[in-house]
Amino acid sequence: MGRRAKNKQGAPPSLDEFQAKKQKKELKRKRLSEEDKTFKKVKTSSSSSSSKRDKKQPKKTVEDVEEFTEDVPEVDLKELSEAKKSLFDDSESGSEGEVEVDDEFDVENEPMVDSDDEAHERPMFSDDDEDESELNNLNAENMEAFSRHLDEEDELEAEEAELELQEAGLNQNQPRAKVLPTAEEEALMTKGTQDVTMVRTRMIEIIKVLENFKELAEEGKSRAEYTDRLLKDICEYFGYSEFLAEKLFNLFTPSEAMEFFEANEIARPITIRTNTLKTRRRDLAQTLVNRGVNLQPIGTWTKVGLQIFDSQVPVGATPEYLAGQYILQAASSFLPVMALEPQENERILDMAAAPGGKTTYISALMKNTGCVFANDANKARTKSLIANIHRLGCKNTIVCHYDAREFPKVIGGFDRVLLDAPCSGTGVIGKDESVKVSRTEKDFIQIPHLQKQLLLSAIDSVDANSSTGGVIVYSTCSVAVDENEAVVDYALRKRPNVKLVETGLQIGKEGFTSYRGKHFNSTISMTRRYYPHTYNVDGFFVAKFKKIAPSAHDKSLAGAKEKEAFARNEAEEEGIIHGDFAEFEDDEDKSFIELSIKRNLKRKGINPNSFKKSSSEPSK
Ligand SMILES: C[S@@+](CC[C@H](N)C(=O)[O-])C[C@H]1O[C@@H](n2cnc3c(N)ncnc32)[C@H](O)[C@@H]1O
Repeated sequence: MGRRAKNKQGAPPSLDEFQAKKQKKELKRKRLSEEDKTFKKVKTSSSSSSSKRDKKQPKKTVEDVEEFTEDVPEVDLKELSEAKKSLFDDSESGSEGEVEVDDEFDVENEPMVDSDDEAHERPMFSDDDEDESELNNLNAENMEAFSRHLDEEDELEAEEAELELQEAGLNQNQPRAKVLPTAEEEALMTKGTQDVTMVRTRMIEIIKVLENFKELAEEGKSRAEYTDRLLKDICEYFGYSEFLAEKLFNLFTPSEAMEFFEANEIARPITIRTNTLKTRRRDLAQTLVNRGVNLQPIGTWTKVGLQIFDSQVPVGATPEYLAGQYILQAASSFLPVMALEPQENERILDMAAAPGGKTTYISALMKNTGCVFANDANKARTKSLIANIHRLGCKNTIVCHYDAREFPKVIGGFDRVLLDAPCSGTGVIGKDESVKVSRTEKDFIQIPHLQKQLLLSAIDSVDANSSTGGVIVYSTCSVAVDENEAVVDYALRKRPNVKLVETGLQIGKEGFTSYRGKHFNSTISMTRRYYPHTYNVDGFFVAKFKKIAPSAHDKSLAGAKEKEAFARNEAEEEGIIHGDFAEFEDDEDKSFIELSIKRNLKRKGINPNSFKKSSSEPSK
């Protein structure tokens, strides 16, 4: 079924509570509709057209916007503009009018970001629902009324929550509710489509039971029965494959899992990063506000990020965008670069760089000094990388397209390396719903297999004696443990010459040191996890390493194919992968694989010739 929930969910109601809540909601709607009239009056007075008409209107010029505002005498535009400006008066920026670009580079005080891959190609706003069309109508004049309206809604929600709490207290002595469907009901459910509201209510009921099993579970029913039903409902309601639903569910407590799944139904806010090579955030914000863009700083953790609520112009095509004053970039994508802490005049490698959101940020933090090697294995993707580098005026970058496992054979001795690894994308389901059904068990073997090889290459490409750096940052936009903690743990085992260090990021949850019976290196608590439901950013993972000594591998001339063959062999030995594993230019691989299998057998004292055909030969 797969549903895009409009709102985050509140306290879980019982079936009775649900009915009562419905009635209350009706009441609330009535009350709010009265207030809506007032709000809508403001909307219509500022714009006599409907939201749909607004969309069809030609782009407004600054003059148009000014003319438009004359209809709303209550709002003092100058005052409003001052107020907006003050939002960007970073206290650290010194006195008014001073050019203090340095402050923009204070990475200590900035938090996150993610891949801006194609973000600008997505429609900014949809008129699918009423809320969004209200947002589309939002402008400088009616914002105050809208915000008052939201406050009132919040108040009502709070009252309602209080009422629910009281009711829950009263209901404490009620008999345990039969939440799980009977066998007959199950049979009926498999035949026809289910009522989504019922499914949702049941999920909430089951979560309640799972979180207070002793008190609330029906006699004779096991925890597994409840969990199984809940997972089926999650698949039904949100549209996940059973495999992925369970994988993601296992990361959280049941109620947090629900929050996670709900948050994936909502797109994250549109965010931009100021390119400090060309402008200051305050100036950019003012220019965009003048163009009719409603925005505000993302949070205290970044001095370069802006969140866009609504715009009368396409933010991916303003003169400032074309001039490279900003880039559309997800907030979580700032994080790995902030953790990397690039310094001026360093040599830095961005191993998987396209389309360049992080490369261009690195370049900006280095103030166009030193050198950034921006690599991506996919030649086609280097086009967008080059385009962004040019648009943003980065002059210290070199673009190349190697399989990053070729490093350090290609070139090594970097001060810092960023590996923003290719991943399953389980952190960006809000952006790409297809992940819900497309990811299979095999992906969570193959992708980490590649990530591990890439991370070893990243480590081997860093100069342990760098006077300023010796740093490696590993990041993914996945929340899966296999692609994050397990990869980091593997690298710590294979390269004892690196250690994990604090990321320096102000936000983020600690990485797992153990997960479902697996124990990882205890320092993995220094890695950071990000979820859409906790920080309203894409799901992300960041780990920061410091190389403390060189190793024999640093001078290794092994390229991608040798590494793949070795890793494949190693993984087969450990039983992690089998003969039907990924196809990696099989013909060319064959000789390497056979050679390494033979070597391996010899090492074990087995005569390789006694094996006619290896079971590990890759499938065609
Ligand atoms: C998460 S994206 C990188 C996003 C980029 N860092 C940014 O901020 O714009 C991962 C990239 O890894 C590249 N990639 C996949 N396998 C690779 C490999 N073996 N070596 C280098 N790059 C690879 C993909 O082409 C993709 O562009």
